[in-house]
Amino acid sequence: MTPDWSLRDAGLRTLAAPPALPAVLPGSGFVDPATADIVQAHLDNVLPALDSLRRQSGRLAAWGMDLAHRLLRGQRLLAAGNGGSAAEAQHLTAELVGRFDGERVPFSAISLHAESSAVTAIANDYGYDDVFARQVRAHGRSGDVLILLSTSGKSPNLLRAAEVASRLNITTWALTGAGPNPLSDACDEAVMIDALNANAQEGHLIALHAMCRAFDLEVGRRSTPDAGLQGRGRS
Ligand SMILES: O=C(CO)[C@@H](O)[C@H](O)[C@H](O)[C@H](O)COP(=O)(O)O
Repeated sequence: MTPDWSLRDAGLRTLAAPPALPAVLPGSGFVDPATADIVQAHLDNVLPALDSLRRQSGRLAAWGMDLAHRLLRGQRLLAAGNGGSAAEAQHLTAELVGRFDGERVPFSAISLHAESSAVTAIANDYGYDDVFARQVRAHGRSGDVLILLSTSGKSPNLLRAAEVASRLNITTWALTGAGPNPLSDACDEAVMIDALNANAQEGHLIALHAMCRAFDLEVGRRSTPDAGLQGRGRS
C-alpha cells in the first residue's frame, strides 16, 4: 500500500510524495529530505496548536482556580481518556496527587482508565462503552469535576461518562481536538485545540501544565495546614 505522505486534510503544512529512496546502510546517519521534511512539518504544526491554546488561556486559568477551590474543600477530580489521551490525563492526576512544581498537600485525583482490574472487569461484563461511566457512578460525588480528554471528541465511553456525570451534578470539562464535537457539546465547558491529532495531544499536555500553574497559585493563596483533607474522611 502506498503511504499517504500528505498532511493536506489538516490544512496545515503539506508534503509532496517523496522520491524513491537510495539504498541506505543501517547506522550510516543518512536522512533523506522527505523524512527530514515530515519531521520539520510535525514540529511546525505544534505552533497552530499552541496558538489555539493561547486564545483559551482564560478558561485554563479559570479551571485551575475552580479546581483548587473544589479540591481544597475535599472534592475530587476524576479523569479519563483513551490511548495517548489516557497518558495525558494520568499526567494531570499525578501532578495533583504528587506535586507539580512546589511542595504542597496531596489532592484526590483518579485516572479512571488506570484502574486496570476495574476497566477490564467492566469492559468484560458490561462493554467498553461503560468503563468510565460506571466508575463515575462509583467514585463521583456532587461537586466533583470530571475531565475528559479526546482528540476526536467522539469516543462513546467518554460521552457516556459525561452523561452520567451530569446526572450526578459532577462538573464536566472536555479537552479535545478540533471542535465543536460531541464531547465538547456534552460537557459543561471545553478547551478545543484546532490541530492534527498528535499535535492536539501535545497541546493537551501544555494545557494541563498551564492549568496546574493556576491551581498551585490558588492553593498557595488559600492554604491552611489541613487544606485538602476535608470532606472525604481522611486525616
Ligand atoms: O495516541 C494516539 C494517536 O495520536 C492514539 O493512541 C489515540 O489516542 C487512540 O487512537 C484513541 O483511541 C483515540 O481516541 P480519542 O482521542 O479520539 O477519544
